[in-house]
Amino acid sequence: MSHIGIDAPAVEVRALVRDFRTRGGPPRRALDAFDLTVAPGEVHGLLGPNGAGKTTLCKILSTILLPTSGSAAVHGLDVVADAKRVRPLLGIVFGGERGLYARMTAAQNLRFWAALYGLGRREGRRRAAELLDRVGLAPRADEPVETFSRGMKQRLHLARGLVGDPRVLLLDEPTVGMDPVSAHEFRDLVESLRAEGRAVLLTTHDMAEAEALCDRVSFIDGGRLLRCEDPRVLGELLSRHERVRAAGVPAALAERIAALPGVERVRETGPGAVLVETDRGGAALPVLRTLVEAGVTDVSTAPPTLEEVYLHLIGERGMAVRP
Ligand SMILES: Nc1ncnc2c1ncn2[C@@H]1O[C@H](COP(=O)(O)OP(=O)(O)OP(=O)(O)O)[C@@H](O)[C@H]1O
Repeated sequence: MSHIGIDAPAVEVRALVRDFRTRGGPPRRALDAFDLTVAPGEVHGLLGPNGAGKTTLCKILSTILLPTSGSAAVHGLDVVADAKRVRPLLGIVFGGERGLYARMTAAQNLRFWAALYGLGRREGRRRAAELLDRVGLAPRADEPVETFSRGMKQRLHLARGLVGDPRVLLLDEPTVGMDPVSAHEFRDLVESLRAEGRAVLLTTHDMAEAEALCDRVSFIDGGRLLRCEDPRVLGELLSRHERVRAAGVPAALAERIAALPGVERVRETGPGAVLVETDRGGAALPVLRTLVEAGVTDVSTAPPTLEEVYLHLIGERGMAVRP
């Protein structure tokens, strides 16, 4: 039995740097002096635009990529020096088709993985059945994976990640492509993992998902930690920067909208079509009212994108946006 640090954080990353060589140019820094601590039983969101460094971090934690400098540990075990003892503590769930055998049934896939984890035949069968039940796939256990929907494959990925009974789960975009019902069920599953004291590190572009699931969220950009926050901050950001789209808006009305309190700017996106950006919670409501009272019916609201929220976060910190 390995002496894992039960009292140690589930994940502890200190001053982590990872450079990649680029042809001819200077090395590309994918992670830059990155710090992160995740407690057992914590669901931690890694939020960031494309290329922020999320996958690089997950790869270093899963011992498949070496850091350039700095350290990363799982339950007190260093991912480089103790890689062999770190691996059984981890469950890694990357979405998509990778890692599943399409022609094999769900149960066969899991039994195969159970065998790789050294479980005997009978124990492997028991574990596969238990996990299929847990992720709601028991009724489809004996059907080939190629007949599964994307959401079902994602759930099977999670079951696979749980075969080794890991203490820490790394989930990369786990609900991409899932319908809302499956995504909701998936969130319940993550809740139950937390209740069992497992730590979950979840990468996502989806701010609403991060808000619903996570105990804390780290905003990453250009390999650096911008902020580590309570997820309620996400809800505030989403409502503070809500947007209103409208069509058939005369220029004079657009000017009136621009003068309303909390309206950051009004952009013309086509003839008579506008996108109104707000920077104060509740500011979308008077915009909607003004539009509707003026007889505009083609109106909708939308949350800001992750990229827009990032621009605001970076602006607040006075940081430069990296290329
Ligand atoms: N093998 C590699 N060689 C060179 N550069 C790399 C390599 N892997 C990653 N990078 C670079 O490191 C940076 C971080 O990439 P990473 O894949 O970690 O981002 P990410 O946050 O996971 O993005 P996404 O949301 O698109 O998956 C990017 O600039 C990327 O181009």
